[in-house]
Amino acid sequence: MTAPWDDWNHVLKLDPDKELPEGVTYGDLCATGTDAIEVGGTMGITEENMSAVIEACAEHDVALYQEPSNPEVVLEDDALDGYLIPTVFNAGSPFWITEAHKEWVRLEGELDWERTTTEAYIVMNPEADVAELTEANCDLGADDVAAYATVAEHMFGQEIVYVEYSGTLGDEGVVQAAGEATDESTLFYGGGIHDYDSAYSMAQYADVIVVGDLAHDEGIEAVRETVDAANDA
Ligand SMILES: CC(C)=CCC/C(C)=C/CC/C(C)=C/CC/C(C)=C/COP(=O)(O)OP(=O)(O)O
Ligand SMILES: O=P(O)(O)OC[C@@H](O)CO
Ligand SMILES: [Mg+2]
Repeated sequence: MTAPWDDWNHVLKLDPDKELPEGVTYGDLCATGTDAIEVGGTMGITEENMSAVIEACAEHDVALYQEPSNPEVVLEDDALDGYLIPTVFNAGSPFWITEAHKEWVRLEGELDWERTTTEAYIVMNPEADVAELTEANCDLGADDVAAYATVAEHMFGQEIVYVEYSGTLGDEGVVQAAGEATDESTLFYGGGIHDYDSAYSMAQYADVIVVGDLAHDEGIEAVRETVDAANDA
C-alpha cells in the first residue's frame, strides 16, 4: 500500500502561533512547490489560530495536514487531507507516548482512522519547546536513534519516523543512521533548515525534510531554495 508521503520530499510546517513575514501570504507559501503543508506547533496552539491557518491554506492546491499538539485542538475539517499525530518515543512521560492518545480516543469514541496516521518522533534538541514539554531524553547517540527508528518500524509498525531537531540543524551522522535503519517507514527530518545547503545535507539521508521557522522568519525565496534542494537530493 502506498501512502501520500511515499512521494514527498518536502513539507512546510506552519505554526499558527507565529506571524508571517511582511508581505507574505499563506497562498504564497502554499505555492512554493512544497509537497504538503503541516499545521502545528508546540506552544500557544488554539482551535482558533489552527482553524485560521487551515482555512487560509484550504483555498490552495496543496496537500494539507493538521499536526495537533493535544486532543483539544483537533479540527474536524473536510479541507484536511489528514491528521499526523505525534507520539514521542523518547519522551520522559508516557503521557506523550500513548496516554494523550488514549484520552483522545476515550473522549471521542470513533475517530477518522482513514485519515489518521502517527508520526514516531525522536526529539533531539533539548532546547526546543517540544523537548521541554515532553521531558524528552535527548542524550542519544546515532546508535540510539537508529535503534529507536528500528523499533518504530519493526515493532510498532510506524509509517513515519521523525527525527526532530526543531530550532537547530541536527547531526548529519544521526540522520544518516536513522536513514540506514529505516526501510519501510518514511523518514522525516526537521530542524534548523535555513538554505539550500542545509536542506540538501539532510535530504541526502531523510526521505522528507520539514521546514518550519524559515517560513515565518524569512519568506518565500528561502523556502523555495529548500524545496529545490529536497528535490535535487
Ligand atoms: C493525541 C493527540 C491528538 C495529540 C498528542 C500529540 C503529542 C504526543 C504531542 C507531543 C509532541 C508535540 C508537542 C508535537 C507538536 C509538533 C511539534 C514538534 C512542533 C514543533 O515544536 P517546536 O518548534 O519545539 O515549538 P514551537 O515552534 O511551537 O516553539
Ligand atoms: O522550525 P524548524 O527548526 O525548521 O523545525 C521544523 C520542524 O521539524 C519543527 O517541528
Ligand atoms: Mg518551531
